[in-house]
Amino acid sequence: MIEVTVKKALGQFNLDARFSAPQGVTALFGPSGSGKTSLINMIAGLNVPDSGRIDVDGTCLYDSTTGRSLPVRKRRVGYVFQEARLFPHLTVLRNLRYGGTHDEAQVIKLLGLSDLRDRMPANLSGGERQRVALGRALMCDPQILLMDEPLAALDAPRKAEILPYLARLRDEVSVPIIYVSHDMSEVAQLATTLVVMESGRVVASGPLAQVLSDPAIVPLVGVRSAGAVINATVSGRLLDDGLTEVAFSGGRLLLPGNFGSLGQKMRLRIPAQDVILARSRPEGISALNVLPVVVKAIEQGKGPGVAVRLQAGDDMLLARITKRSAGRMQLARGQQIFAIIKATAVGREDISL
Ligand SMILES: Nc1ncnc2c1ncn2[C@@H]1O[C@H](COP(=O)(O)OP(=O)(O)OP(=O)(O)O)[C@@H](O)[C@H]1O
Repeated sequence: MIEVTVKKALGQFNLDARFSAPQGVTALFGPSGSGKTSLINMIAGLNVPDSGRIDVDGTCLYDSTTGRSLPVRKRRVGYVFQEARLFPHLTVLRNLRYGGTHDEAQVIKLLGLSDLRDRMPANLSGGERQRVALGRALMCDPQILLMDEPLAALDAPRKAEILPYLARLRDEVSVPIIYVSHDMSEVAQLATTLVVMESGRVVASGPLAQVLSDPAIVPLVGVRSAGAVINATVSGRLLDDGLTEVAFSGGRLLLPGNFGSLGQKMRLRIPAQDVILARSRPEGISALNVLPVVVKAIEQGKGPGVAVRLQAGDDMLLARITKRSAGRMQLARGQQIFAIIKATAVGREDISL
């Protein structure tokens, strides 16, 4: 459990943030300059708050009321930055050991580093370098891992290569992770808890699926980043059509590509702007996925948009349509309607196996 309540004036900027998060990956999401790095630097001990309290798994790192502020080296923090910051004159193994020697064999296995052990950093790809930086952070036996946009400098294929390692870390190592990012597909693949920041404040926080299906989130994360996350299972294959069928509590969806194995569990992000709504079941349309849903909430934006929370089985979806369409459809809470999702709306970066 992580519990953070901090205040700090940084020049003209006021950080006044509070959140708590259980085990797993806590994503800090927000626009540039919203205070994400300042906040994790306070957890690391690199910045001292003006007031507040920081607890990680029962250890108090900072408490302004008692004057307690553990020095950086005693916080047992593993920090991974956007750039790997490896020592160029040391092999991968020596770079790893620079962090410490905790669970060396397990860390090397977990991050798939055994073939890279004797390589020099200059001969590694960007993704491999980040894996080594991650390994080095783990070898110091951290009580918490802080990652500040660790994938931001990588291109899409390199990102896709490293994300499964991060998911393994989340599932197999019991170290809480705070993960700063402004890429929602990355966050949707990894996070357990989502904390959204704006102008130094936490404007939304909670379990990922819950926060992302809240219609009020759309203006906070932006129309393009809004979209619900659901858990599904690979349930079939249409090989001739190059489609995969997945099942979730609200029905079945056909998605492009062949991914996963039958029965494999996955996480799926469905972008809100790609969900179309209909009062009756449409016929003769090209979209492959039509789901019966119930309108749970409607949130009017400041502009022409409306965000609609939909219940599909036990899961929640989010749709972003225009105010004009909502008016024409006479949308109301409790209504039974249909959500239409184009198969191609869900990209490979929205699927996490
Ligand atoms: N020591 C400081 N003195 C004055 N202002 C500061 C200081 N440190 C940070 N700031 C300001 O605080 C704000 C938040 O910065 P911070 O780096 O925490 O944001 P961020 O959300 O991590 O942004 P990015 O995504 O661009 O990294 C910025 O406006 C920054 O200029």
